[in-house]
Amino acid sequence: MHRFLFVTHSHNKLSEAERFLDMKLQHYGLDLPELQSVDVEEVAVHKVKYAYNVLQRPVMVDDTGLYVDAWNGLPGGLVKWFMQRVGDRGICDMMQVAKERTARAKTVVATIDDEVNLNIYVGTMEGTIAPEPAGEGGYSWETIFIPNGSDRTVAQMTREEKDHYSMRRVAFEALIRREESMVPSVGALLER
Ligand SMILES: O=P(O)(O)OP(=O)(O)OP(=O)(O)OC[C@H]1O[C@@H](n2cnc3c(O)ncnc32)[C@H](O)[C@@H]1O
Repeated sequence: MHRFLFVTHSHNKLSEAERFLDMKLQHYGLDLPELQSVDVEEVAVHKVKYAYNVLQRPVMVDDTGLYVDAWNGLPGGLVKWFMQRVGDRGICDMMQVAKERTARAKTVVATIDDEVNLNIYVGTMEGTIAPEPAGEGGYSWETIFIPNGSDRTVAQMTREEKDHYSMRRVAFEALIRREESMVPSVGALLER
């Protein structure tokens, strides 16, 4: 994972990624023209290709969205605009007429390595939209998302609880598995 430059402006993403990968990451706040799409896979692939073209070195990006089933997956990758325009309380108000409250948060981590291979790693967190915002200091939609298995919003959780449910943790664990399967361990090298 050391080989990837993590391209993000988000301190929250960086500190979570470093925790989940258990290492310090090189990072860079490049201004990435973000494709406006519901589909976070599409946005992440667009971002990582752009970052690679500009920086010409192995790069990694994270794109995250919130998918509400009653709205056929909206806002997905457009959640930033929903939060800016209607906010957490506005989303709860709009959900009052919804027949189902189920939703999922999805993180897509995309990498391009030095052989220009592109890979994506997906993590999801299933849950429901809360009847009203709850929790202090939550970031973005964390005040209105209740993960399955909990009765509290992400914003009401301790860091340890949040990490337990985190869609970002699942995505980075998939990256770790892939990297470990590619790099022979020191033990394996000594056996040759
Ligand atoms: O520089 P980049 O990495 O692109 O940072 P960003 O903040 O623009 O990242 P996204 O487009 O992926 O984020 C879309 C929205 O989702 C929010 N978001 C991202 N990760 C989140 C998380 O773990 N919990 C809650 N909200 C999150 C974020 O605040 C944005 O409003």
